[in-house]
Amino acid sequence: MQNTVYSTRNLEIYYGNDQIIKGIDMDIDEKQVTAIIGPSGCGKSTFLKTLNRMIDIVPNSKVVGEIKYREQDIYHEKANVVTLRQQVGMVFQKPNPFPKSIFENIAFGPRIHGIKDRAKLNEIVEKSLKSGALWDEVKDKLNSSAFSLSGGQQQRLCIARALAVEPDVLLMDEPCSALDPIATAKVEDLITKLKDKYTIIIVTHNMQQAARISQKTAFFLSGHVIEYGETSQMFTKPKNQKTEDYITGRFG
Ligand SMILES: Nc1ncnc2c1ncn2[C@@H]1O[C@H](COP(=O)(O)OP(=O)(O)OP(=O)(O)O)[C@@H](O)[C@H]1O
Repeated sequence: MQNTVYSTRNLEIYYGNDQIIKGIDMDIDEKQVTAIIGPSGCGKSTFLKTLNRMIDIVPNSKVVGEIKYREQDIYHEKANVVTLRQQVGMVFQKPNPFPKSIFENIAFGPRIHGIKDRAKLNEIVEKSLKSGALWDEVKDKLNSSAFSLSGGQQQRLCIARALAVEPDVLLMDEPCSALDPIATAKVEDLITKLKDKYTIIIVTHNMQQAARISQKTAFFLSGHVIEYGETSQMFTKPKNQKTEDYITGRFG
């Protein structure tokens, strides 16, 4: 029996007067990969950004309904957004390392959280880069610019950076869409390893990727969840005709 990390009830999200998410009830289990699939513009990224309140920075956005993260209402007026974003990290479509060294990219978050001791920071940097499956490739050039890395390495650096503040959940918004097949395979292997320790929620356009790495899949369409269940069942025997049409490439 898995623990529930997120539960949303009657969740609606608006940009100005446009309603993007139209009433989503969804429970997301811990320590597994949940994939969110659906055609462009159906609200996948919007939903994801709501889970750590990154959507707060979008002007005119409005969230209605309930989202509980480990039983806490994250939109409660007393909710602590800084703590939430430490617990729920995010990795974006394009790798976005800071214009700093590899070391400083990883040390940045822990420093903000008050860790100053150099030995402790060294330890966190090594551990995070190992967790990000990047240590062996960068251990001799930690002071080089993060921009000297390949795109795939930069993305693993961004994952390692997210892990450095010891999150509980990782939100990933199409993390492989800017990567070549080899770099994609490395990130997929990494995600598969990380799920033993972290809850991962990933938006992907790549059906094969969802099938390879996720345990649960949610199919979004026009702001609704059409079908949500075990990935193995969804890709072999979808219950809804629209899901079947989407995963067999009839639209999207
Ligand atoms: N900051 C914003 N302000 C206004 N509308 C927005 C904003 N961001 C997204 N939208 C609109 O909200 C809708 C949903 O966008 P969202 O990015 O969540 O979709 P998506 O399913 O992730 O799409 P894609 O697969 O193309 O990334 C789209 O119609 C988009 O144009």
